[in-house]
Amino acid sequence: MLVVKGISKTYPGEQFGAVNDVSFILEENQVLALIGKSGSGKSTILQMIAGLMKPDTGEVFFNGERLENPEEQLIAGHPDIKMVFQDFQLKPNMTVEENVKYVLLQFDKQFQKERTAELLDLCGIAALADRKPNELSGGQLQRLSIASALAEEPKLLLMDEPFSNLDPITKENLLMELVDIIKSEELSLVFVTHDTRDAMWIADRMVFLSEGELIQNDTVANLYNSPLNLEIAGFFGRINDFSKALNVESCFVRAEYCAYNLEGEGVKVELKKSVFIGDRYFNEAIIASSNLAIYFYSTAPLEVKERSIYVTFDRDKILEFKQ
Ligand SMILES: Nc1ncnc2c1ncn2[C@@H]1O[C@H](COP(=O)(O)OP(=O)(O)OP(=O)(O)O)[C@@H](O)[C@H]1O
Repeated sequence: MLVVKGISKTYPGEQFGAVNDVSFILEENQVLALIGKSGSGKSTILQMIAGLMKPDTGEVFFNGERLENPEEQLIAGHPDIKMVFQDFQLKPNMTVEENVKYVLLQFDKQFQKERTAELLDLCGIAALADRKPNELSGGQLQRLSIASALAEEPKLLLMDEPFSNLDPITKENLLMELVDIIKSEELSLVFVTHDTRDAMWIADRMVFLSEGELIQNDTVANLYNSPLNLEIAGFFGRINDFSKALNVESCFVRAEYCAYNLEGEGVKVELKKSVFIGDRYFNEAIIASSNLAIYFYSTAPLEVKERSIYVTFDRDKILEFKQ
């Protein structure tokens, strides 16, 4: 459905490309997360898919049609692709209802009314229909932006960091609602994030970028279980490096697969911190023999003065990097 083929972009005056020869495919009704650290090229890719920016090389196809460049058409992008903007791009003097209706002006009045009511309901803002955007919270504004973007029944929705300014509860609710919206509207979604936890909620696939290059494109589970390199592994949580302590070439294990004991089994560590994080304690220590930091969880708090703490790990969970 969406085919991104070898797109590259170097901003004027820049020495290095922001995006370098990136290709991927998105199937119908799939959700894809573009992930990577700040400056890795995520937003630039999204802009090129939205038709807002012309790739220097490469092309984007949607349902077999090549996306035209901004200079080749009056209205940017493909009519079936809609971007949910970070700054919302709403009409400040219009109510919530009018903002959605405004997108539907070319349709007859009855359709405008029905579709608007359906979307406000779907996005959980029907009770706010008469409010102006400045009377809404961040999460409600985000919902209104989604409703506006959905008005014209797009097939592909694009979102740039849609959850970054929301508190954890609002974010979780919106993520769950988004799953329902995607299903009921039979949508595909490409969204940008630097938070793998957001992506894990809704993404079928993740495309991991580093310095403008696509490093790994796989399912969420495969990126977590078989990351190609340490940078990708580290996006999902703390990674412990046992290589030096065990005198082996490579032995990296996620903190969640490490356990402690006081009986002298495993690698000896010196505890630095034991922090309550709700369901368990997060512990930071130093491996005595390698002087490297190590992280692990416990169900009870550990005492920093406890001298003999040892850490073991599940051997099946050693990460094998291919890069
Ligand atoms: N208008 C611009 N002019 C010059 N360089 C730019 C411009 N926009 C982005 N860049 C550069 O291009 C690279 C990729 O930027 P981009 O915004 O696509 O990254 P990103 O992964 O979305 O980052 P973030 O997570 O911080 O939003 C960065 O090095 C950035 O500094």
